Amino acid sequence: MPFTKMHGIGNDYIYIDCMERVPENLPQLAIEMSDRHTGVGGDGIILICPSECADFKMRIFNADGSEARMCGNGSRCVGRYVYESRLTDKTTVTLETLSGIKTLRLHPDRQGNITSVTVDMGIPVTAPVEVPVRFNAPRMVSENVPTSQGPVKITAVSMGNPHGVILVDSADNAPVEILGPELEHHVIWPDRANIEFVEVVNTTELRMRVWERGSGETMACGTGACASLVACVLNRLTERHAIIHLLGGDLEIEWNPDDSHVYMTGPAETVFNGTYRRLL
Ligand SMILES: N[C@H](CCC[C@H](N)C(=O)O)C(=O)O
Repeated sequence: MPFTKMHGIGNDYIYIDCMERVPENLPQLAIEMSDRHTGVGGDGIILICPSECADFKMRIFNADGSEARMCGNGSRCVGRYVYESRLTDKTTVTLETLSGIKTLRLHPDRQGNITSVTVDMGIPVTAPVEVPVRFNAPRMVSENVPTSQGPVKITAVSMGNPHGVILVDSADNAPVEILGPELEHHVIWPDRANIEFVEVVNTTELRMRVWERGSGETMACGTGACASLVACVLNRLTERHAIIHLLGGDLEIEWNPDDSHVYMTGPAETVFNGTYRRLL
C-alpha cells in the first residue's frame, strides 16, 4: 500500500490516498504503521478520501488507533498533498472532517510548492474547569500547578476535538509526562482530551508543549495551539493574534473578533513516499 510521510512542524503522520479505496481495519492499521520500530513511524495515519460535501475528506487516526475529529497540522499537509499531487489546482480547498468542513488557503511559492497553509479552524467552544488532581510534579511549575495534591486550573476548549489548557511558568519544565496522561484520561472528559502546557512569553507569544490524546507528547499540535491561544485570550493574557512556539516550530494563530473563527497558519512538509506491506 503506497503512503506519503509528511509533517507539520514535527507532528508527523502517514498519509494514505484513499480516493479509490479505503483499507480495512483502520484502527489496527494506524497502530501498526505508527510504530516507530516495526512500522513506518508516526503520530498516526491520515486518509485523503473523496467527499460529497467538500473538495476532499480527511480522516485521522491516532497512534493508539483511536479516530480523532480534527487535526490542524494534518489539514495543512493534506492541503499540500492534494495540490502537489495534482488532485486539485485550486488554492482554496474545502476539507470535510468529523468536526465540520474546514477551508484551507494554500500559499504556493514561485515554483508552485506549497510553503504554508492557512486553515479556518472554525469557532471554539470553551469552558473554565478546576480539576482536583493528585500527582507529584517537579518543583519548577507555576503556583497554578501545585506540587502535591490540589486543584489544577484548566481552561477546556474544543476545536472540534477536546483540549485542556494549563498555564505554567515554564513549558520546558512542565510536568508533561506526569500530568499529561493523568489528565488525558480524567473523568471530566467524556472521550479523553489533549492536554496543553502553556507559558505566556508576552502578549503576542506563547510557548507550548502538548500531551496528545492517543499519541502522547508530540512535537506540535495545531488544534492545541489554537486552543492555547483561545484560553490565553479568555484569561486576558494575550492579544487575539499570536505566535505559538512548539517543540517542532512555530504557528501563527488568530482568533478573529469579527467572525469568532480561529485561523492557523503554518508549514507542511513532505518527507518521503513509500510502500507498506500490512502485517495482518
Ligand atoms: N490527538 C488529537 C488528534 C490530532 C490533533 C493534532 N495532531 C493537531 O495537529 O491538531 C485528538 O485525538 O483529538
